[in-house]
Amino acid sequence: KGGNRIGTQTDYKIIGIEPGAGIMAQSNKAIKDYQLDQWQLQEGSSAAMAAELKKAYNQKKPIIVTGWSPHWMFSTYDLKFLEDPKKSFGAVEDIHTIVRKGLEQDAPGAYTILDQFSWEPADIEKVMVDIKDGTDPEKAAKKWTDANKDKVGQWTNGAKAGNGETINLVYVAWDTEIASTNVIAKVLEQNGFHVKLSQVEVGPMFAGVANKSADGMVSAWLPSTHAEYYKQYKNDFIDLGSNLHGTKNGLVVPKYMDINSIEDLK
Ligand SMILES: C[SH](C)CC(=O)O
Repeated sequence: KGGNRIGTQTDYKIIGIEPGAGIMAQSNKAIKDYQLDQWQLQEGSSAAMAAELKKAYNQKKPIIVTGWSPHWMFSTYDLKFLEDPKKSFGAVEDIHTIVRKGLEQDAPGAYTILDQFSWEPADIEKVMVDIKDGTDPEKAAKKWTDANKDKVGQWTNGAKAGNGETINLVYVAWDTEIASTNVIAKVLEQNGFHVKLSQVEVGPMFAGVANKSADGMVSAWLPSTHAEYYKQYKNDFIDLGSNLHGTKNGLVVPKYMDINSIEDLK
């Protein structure tokens, strides 16, 4: 048996992202669940994965990436998720907002805005596409908040204006999180707070809010993607709940590839 046809075309490589990302653990689980013994998950970064996807797609070459929605890749390329009958990637999830203990006392207005932050996949995708097309994340955030004053008004409703207090937000350089963190930072700034953004890896993101070196983050993918980190720190921070419903993780391929399920990789 000459192995798997797609495997030989892709050198049995799945193009992943940062090693600590939950989607990488889910991908390794899929490799085990579907007994993809010849396959290997390539570690890298979200940016490197996007570059490899662009290159392969432009040459109509086979490629399999760890993909998630919402993401600009689905409006830029004709892609599909491989079916995941064994549910290695979990189900449709939420992104939660998490803040440090004590924030409500120290900066009640910022706490209220973070607590009321909530938007749709279509909203975040607009910001992500602008950033992908070269707009500075802060400018893309301002463009979106200017165009969505009603939704932003729901977030700031009843919030006590800041008086220049600094709010430290942490995030990981995933396209979704660059977009969401810059948008909520813009709204906090428009309401009297000074916001400092720190790009970190996923473990330090959770640890930073738990040890109070950061005030908050809007990037917790739950219940399964970040389950390990959440379990480790959940007693040390405040989970304000979902700010976006409808995320999905999986293995993503261009539609020109004639496979439809992870099972087809065996
Ligand atoms: C790649 S998703 C943005 C988050 C994660 O997988 O940890």
